[in-house]
Amino acid sequence: MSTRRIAAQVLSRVLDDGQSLTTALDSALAKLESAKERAFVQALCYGVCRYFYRLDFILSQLLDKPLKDTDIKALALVGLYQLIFMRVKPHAAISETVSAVGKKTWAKGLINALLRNYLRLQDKLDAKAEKNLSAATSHPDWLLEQITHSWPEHAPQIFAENNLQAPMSLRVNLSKISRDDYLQQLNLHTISATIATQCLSAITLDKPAAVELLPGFAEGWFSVQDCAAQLAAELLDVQAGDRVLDVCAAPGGKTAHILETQPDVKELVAIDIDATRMRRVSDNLQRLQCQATQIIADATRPQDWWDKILFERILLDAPCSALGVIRRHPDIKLLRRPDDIAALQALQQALLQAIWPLLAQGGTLVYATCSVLKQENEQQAAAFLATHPDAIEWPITSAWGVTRPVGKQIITGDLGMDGFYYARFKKQ
Ligand SMILES: C[S@@+](CC[C@H](N)C(=O)[O-])C[C@H]1O[C@@H](n2cnc3c(N)ncnc32)[C@H](O)[C@@H]1O
Repeated sequence: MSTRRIAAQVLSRVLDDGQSLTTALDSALAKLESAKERAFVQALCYGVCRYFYRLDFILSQLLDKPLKDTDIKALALVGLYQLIFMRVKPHAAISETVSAVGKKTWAKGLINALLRNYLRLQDKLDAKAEKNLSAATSHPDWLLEQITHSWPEHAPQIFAENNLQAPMSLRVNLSKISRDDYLQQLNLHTISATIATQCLSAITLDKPAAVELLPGFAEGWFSVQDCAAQLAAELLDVQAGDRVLDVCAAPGGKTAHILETQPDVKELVAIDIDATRMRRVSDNLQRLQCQATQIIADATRPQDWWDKILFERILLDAPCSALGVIRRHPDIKLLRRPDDIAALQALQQALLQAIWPLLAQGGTLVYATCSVLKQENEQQAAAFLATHPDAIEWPITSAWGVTRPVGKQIITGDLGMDGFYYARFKKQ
């Protein structure tokens, strides 16, 4: 089947069924044997999601009435994406996209006319898109409002960063190899990379690469993880002999990092509500040769799973809107709904309230999200402090991030990092 048709089918699943791009793409790519074809389908799907609001605006200018057939609409967007953002020759982009229509032959003339009209009116349409903020930044209106409300000065940076491809960063497993030695290994394999000085274990590759092509993946020398996410384990400051609780742990990136940094914990308990995601924790720990007690349960109900033994350290990597990682998952712009934010806020606060009693006196809790919205971040932390007199903030004094009344915010793209928020509390 034509690669363009496969891409359109994947995009239909995202647009119509609300499937995540990763899920929809994984099953489609598995059927393609050629690496070149897989890369092309992936580039089309990511590109259309990234620039959906711009492409959709232009499409609406080319049509008298909206296209009801999602497959054909997705194909039209795939066609426009090639003409605007890819180096495919226009005549090839148009003819291949028209052939990808398949059995819906009624749409051939339509796709052909749409794409040719775009080329004819390109300058005028592009200028019109630039004047419409949603089209110019490729974000839905509600998201523009939310982000601007949280970060009026930083909003243009966030919108621009959200449309870029994130760098590929590695977390070196310091229990197996030092960061300098791993950098040397990369150099020996002629892979250019630099040390990310804001974290102790991070290396950022100059160009993304398949993990199997990097030295020591099977041996557990490294994992792929953004630098911002690598700060969680450092902030938690786990000591030998601590009992540690990792709440909302799946797929286990931070669980493994804690164990790599402090292998002499008394016990690490990793809990998550999602059994499928929890299986990935097991896989990750196995590759990295680390061990944790795994519990599949609702963390807001400790009465169902807690053994009444307190923890010296708790990491709450809360479920959130993930608006700080849009550059990695551009489909978030299509799938997230305004109502999701309030529901997530309620869950975040419920988790904080439920977990706090499990922390020992003198213990530390780190609250983290990969969101840039204040209502999921500093406002949650402030509300928690206001209702918990036994909690005090342990300020984060790092050079990275923007210091907030409570906690620190990393704005998407700062030092090349994902958008993240951290607050750290001690129990007195
Ligand atoms: C941000 S992700 C965690 C990422 C993980 N800490 C890591 O570093 O790989 C949030 C997780 O919260 C889990 N979750 C959501 N609601 C939960 C609940 N009530 N109890 C436990 N886990 C929950 C989700 O299944 C999801 O895996």
